[in-house]
Amino acid sequence: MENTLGLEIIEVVEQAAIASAKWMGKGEKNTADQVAVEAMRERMNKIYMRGRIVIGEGERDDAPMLYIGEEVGICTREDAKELCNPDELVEIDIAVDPCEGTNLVAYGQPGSMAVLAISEKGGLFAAPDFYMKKLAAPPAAKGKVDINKSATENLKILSECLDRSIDELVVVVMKRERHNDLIKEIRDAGARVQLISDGDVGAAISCGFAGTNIHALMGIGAAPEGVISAAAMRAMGGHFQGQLIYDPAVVKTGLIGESKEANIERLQSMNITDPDKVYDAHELASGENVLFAACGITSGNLMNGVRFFHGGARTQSLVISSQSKTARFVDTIHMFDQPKTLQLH
Ligand SMILES: O=C(COP(=O)(O)O)[C@@H](O)[C@H](O)[C@H](O)[C@H](O)COP(=O)(O)O
Ligand SMILES: [Mn+2]
Ligand SMILES: [Mn+2]
Repeated sequence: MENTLGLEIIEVVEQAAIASAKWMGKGEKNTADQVAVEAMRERMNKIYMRGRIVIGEGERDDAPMLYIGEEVGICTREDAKELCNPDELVEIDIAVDPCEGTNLVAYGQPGSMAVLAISEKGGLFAAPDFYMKKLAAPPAAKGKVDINKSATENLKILSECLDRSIDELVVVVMKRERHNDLIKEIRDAGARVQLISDGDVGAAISCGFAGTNIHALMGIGAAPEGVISAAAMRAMGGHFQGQLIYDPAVVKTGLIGESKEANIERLQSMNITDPDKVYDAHELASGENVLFAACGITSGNLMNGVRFFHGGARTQSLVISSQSKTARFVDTIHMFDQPKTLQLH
């Protein structure tokens, strides 16, 4: 699956990040999102592949582009057999979040990225637009921490696995009312909490790399972002577990309807018969090969954001491949017209 696709998807996330970064700090989150979607779609449709969006723009907002079920790539055309070789005709599933952290872009804050994950058909869990309780941790703690255990127990396990005392651990939690008890528990156990307003994909992946000073992600974020995070953690061998949250009373945002019962029915209609199942990274990203790519929009723990100079821009991306077992950081200078200089710093 990888071949040239691994290189082409770098350009997909780069183009989305550049488009969105032009709206950095302008206070217009919808525009920052929309331009990223358009740029991602345009670049994807130039790739010789037969892709289908399984996680994209929300099911409920009638998105015109990169909607769930949309086919992308040259090899989805009717005359594909004449244009594409047999490898390129193999169906692949794609999960996208062209602007992960739209608020972060709009307000010029760190940690936003253009992101996607690819696997064979059926290789990514088609998560509903619900919430997900998440636990991410470094590879050393994989299969040892457990989302069914309390935060206190998991911190003890993490401290053993990472050979650090609990007060040397940092846990990222989204700053939401629903997490007040969790935050208190983590602090009472002796660990430190990094609160984020948005962007839990970046936080989850940061757990996979030593040196980010992030040792776990705990709490509830969006389910589609959970699948994308799981794909990255699956490809790099980190720990990720997710459990769907379908009870509106738990999240209190009013974004997932008013009734738990109606949501259970909706899950059943999607063949999710056990709504409380805990999924690990291999179940959320179950394909034989999983490719993950991200490009920083604003700078974060893992990547620099887009830096414009007169006539061009410099981007930093991350591609993680389960097939080649690589996590590749890619630094690119983009020449828009004929820049007088190709600026390094
Ligand atoms: O921060 C996020 C927003 O993503 P996006 O809309 O693509 O900019 C995600 O990382 C979160 O996972 C998630 O969407 C969030 O927790 C759900 O939002 P909220 O209802 O405010 O808790
Ligand atoms: Mn997102
Ligand atoms: Mn988004």
